[in-house]
Amino acid sequence: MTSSPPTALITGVSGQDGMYLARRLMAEGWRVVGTVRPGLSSIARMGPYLTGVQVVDHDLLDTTGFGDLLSRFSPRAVYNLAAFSAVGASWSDPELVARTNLVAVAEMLETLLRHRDKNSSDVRFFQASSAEVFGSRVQGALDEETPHRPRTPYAVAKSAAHHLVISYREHHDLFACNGILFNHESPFRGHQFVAGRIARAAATAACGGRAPVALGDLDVERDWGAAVDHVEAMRLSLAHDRPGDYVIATGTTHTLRDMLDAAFASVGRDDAEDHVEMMPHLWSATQADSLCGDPGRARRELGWSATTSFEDLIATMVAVDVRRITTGVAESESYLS
Ligand SMILES: C[C@H]1O[C@H](OP(=O)(O)OP(=O)(O)OC[C@H]2O[C@@H](n3cnc4c(=O)[nH]c(N)nc43)[C@H](O)[C@@H]2O)[C@@H](O)[C@@H](O)C1=O
Repeated sequence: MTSSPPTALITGVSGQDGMYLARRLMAEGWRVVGTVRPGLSSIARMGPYLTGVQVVDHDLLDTTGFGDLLSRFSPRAVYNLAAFSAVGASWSDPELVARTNLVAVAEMLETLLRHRDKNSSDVRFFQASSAEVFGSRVQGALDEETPHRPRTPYAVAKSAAHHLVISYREHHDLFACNGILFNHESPFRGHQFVAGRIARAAATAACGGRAPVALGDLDVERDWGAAVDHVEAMRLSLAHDRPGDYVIATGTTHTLRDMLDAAFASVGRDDAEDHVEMMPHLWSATQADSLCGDPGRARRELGWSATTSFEDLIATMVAVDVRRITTGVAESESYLS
């Protein structure tokens, strides 16, 4: 008799991380159920990459819906990747950000607890925390013990959710982990994020066009990794024998200027800055100048480290955008390789 595969529930499966994680888990023999906010356009875009995933409509703000998903699918692992993810835009609706990125997490944790008590079944929980919790004016490599100093509605909500996860782990013995995710990108990153916009500008230039990218500050430094690497750390967090919090980062930083240069160099050009329109108002002083992670604990305890170089990551993003432009095909499974 063959036993049925364990089920993983991924909230926000139509994002880049949800998609890569779903594919990774399925390759490991998991059945994957992924939630998508009703009406969200990214599901149409990401559909070609989600073959095999059971996609269900679910709004994080629907408080009873999460319990229904637990009863219906009996997942062994829940990865909470759904969020209001744009840091700067979080100023536009702080209440929605707090409800999505904090209150929904509180409700999930409480529901998991009730589910455990009722069914005597433990469900492991991964929370996508963020490097933004460290706030501005931080120095050196940041690790799991670095104090939080959040300074945007996004970061405040993520920081509070992060501490709630620790509270439920310590107080209720829930197997709950935070992945403190530093910036991570892929060819499937939305164009509201800087790397996606830079890749598009370089690809357009390579194809003979011109689409200047508007940027607020070229000196800002981030620890940019690849989404495909970072989701592996998420998987390993819940596969470990005890729950914990992990910085998921490469340990090195680059500036936006480095990213521009790498993107244009990957298509043989050295005129990156001619394709930039400086718009200082796009830069907010409440965001950090520099964020660098120390992934030492993930390396020691999970055996994880990032494997994709910054240059390869950016070159791949540009190459996929060149293929999108030259073929006219927006999404194709072939873009995964
Ligand atoms: C870890 C974190 O990572 C992501 O948030 P993000 O870092 O804001 O995303 P991004 O790639 O758009 O910005 C990178 C950096 O570039 C700065 N920057 C300069 N000039 C402009 C500019 O003109 N526009 C934008 N958008 N950013 C700019 C910006 O302020 C930031 O310092 C999300 O996944 C988020 O969910 C998350 O948790």
